[in-house]
Amino acid sequence: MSALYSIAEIRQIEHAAKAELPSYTLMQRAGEACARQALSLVAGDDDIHVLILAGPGNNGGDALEAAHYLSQFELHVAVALHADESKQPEDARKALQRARESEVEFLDVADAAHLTRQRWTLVIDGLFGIGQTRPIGGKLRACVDYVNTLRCPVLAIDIASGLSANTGAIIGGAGCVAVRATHTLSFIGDKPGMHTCDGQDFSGNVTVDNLDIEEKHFSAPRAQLNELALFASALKPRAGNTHKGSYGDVIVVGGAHGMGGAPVLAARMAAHAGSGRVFIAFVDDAPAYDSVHPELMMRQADRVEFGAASVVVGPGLGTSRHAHDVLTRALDAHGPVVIDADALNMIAAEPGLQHKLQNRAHHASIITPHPLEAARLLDATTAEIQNDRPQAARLLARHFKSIAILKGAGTVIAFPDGDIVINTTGNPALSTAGTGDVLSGLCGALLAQGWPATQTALAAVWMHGKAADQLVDLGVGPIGLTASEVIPAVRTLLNQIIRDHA
Ligand SMILES: NC(=O)C1=CN([C@@H]2O[C@H](COP(=O)(O)OP(=O)(O)OC[C@H]3O[C@@H](n4cnc5c(N)ncnc54)[C@H](OP(=O)(O)O)[C@@H]3O)[C@@H](O)[C@H]2O)[C@@H](O)CC1
Ligand SMILES: [K+]
Repeated sequence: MSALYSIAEIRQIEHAAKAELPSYTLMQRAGEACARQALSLVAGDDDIHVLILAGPGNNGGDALEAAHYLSQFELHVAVALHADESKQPEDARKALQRARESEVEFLDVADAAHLTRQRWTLVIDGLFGIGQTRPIGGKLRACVDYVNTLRCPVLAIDIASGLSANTGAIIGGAGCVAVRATHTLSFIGDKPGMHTCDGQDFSGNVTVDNLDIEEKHFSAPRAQLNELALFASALKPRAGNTHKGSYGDVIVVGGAHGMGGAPVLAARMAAHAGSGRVFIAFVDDAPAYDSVHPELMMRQADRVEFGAASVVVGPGLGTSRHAHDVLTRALDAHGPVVIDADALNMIAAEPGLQHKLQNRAHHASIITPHPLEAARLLDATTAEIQNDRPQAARLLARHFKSIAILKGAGTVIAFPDGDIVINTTGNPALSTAGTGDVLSGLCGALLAQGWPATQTALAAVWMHGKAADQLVDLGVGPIGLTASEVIPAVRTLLNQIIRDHA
């Protein structure tokens, strides 16, 4: 399991471990681990110049300790220090003393000419870690801007300075800065902020060193990274003696005038992910058939009985009276329901529909908002949602008694009990119309085949992203990937993982 720990949880683990260790032990381990990774990053280079940014707290202490270790090798180490020595924590002060006694050059962090005169082989960012409380400003901002222009590797200690370890948002929001690291060496445990929102862009390649802290100090995590092992129990090869009725029905509800493509994409995905029969219930006039996939069955929404089918409601639904009526019936249905797009917008606007969703608790419900839809559901702004995606997803799941899939970079899947899983697959090729419809269709198909809702949400998000990653590897994207192309790639992937892991 790839556990993710909040800042508060990391502090607790650190506190418990420090109580049983001689002082300064953890910082020495952190500094040494950082120095080792730094050496591996510059291996093979000659005339090596390492710039180490060291801030006022223990993150700066780790950096100074790393400077001391590195100074013992054949390389030039320069430290740009930003700290008031009289206010440094005890361990960091000790690390500063050790660095001062080593072959380390100290630079003035405010002196741009000093920083820029050298061609750096590597930058180590130890300005701020999990103790950063406010945006990076003043002379430090200029320093961060300079580092972000460099082409050399940038190794962040614990977390890229300026990035929130809890949320992955840049501290201070729009207009504020963070170090854009190529590598992050994180201590004690992995953190949600490195995997969602701006986290991936600013953390680069993440490795975790637990500083040899004993297992007993680690609490059960409330967050983890998505991986195949989390849904492998639902991967089952097909039995021979089966028929289309064995694999369930999906009914996609949507398709108002001018938006007929959205439910078609969801339905095509449902068929390609193994649902026995797939219907599209159009709120406006239904076409006779899909000429590319005539196996899909077209119906008028007002004449459809949902029964125990898996219902995907929302793609291209619109917000007409007609759409509202069919959504009301879908929320009353006894099968699993996946709710997306305009269905979410209507729920956001009407308490009566919210109650219906909350009262479905004994039937599976998955909601799949993007940040704007999430903002409407939580009566917030999109910026507020993006500023704390893990918390927003938790609120959605708890409030609507549903599994919430908050889409975007580092999709967050939240459960009503407060646990979250952050997805690791996917890329900006998916930032295009229709990919959300494909995701909802995929959820619907797995539910129709009897998958539990938890594994459905995890697998659908993971496969959707992974299929897009595989397509990008083949040159189909990131620019110009279409939602339709994701569909057969997901089918191939699903068959492959069932073959390899079931
Ligand atoms: N203790 C240990 O054994 C271990 C510690 N470890 C390491 O410690 C790190 C956490 O250390 P930390 O708690 O000292 O916080 P850190 O991130 O260094 O910053 C706090 C300082 O920054 C200041 N400050 C904040 N924002 C600012 C701003 N915008 N501009 C200017 N100043 C600002 C803030 O000032 P204040 O808010 O108090 O006024 C305070 O002085 C952790 O990430 C890991 O690297 C690990 O190695 C494990 C072992
Ligand atoms: K840092």
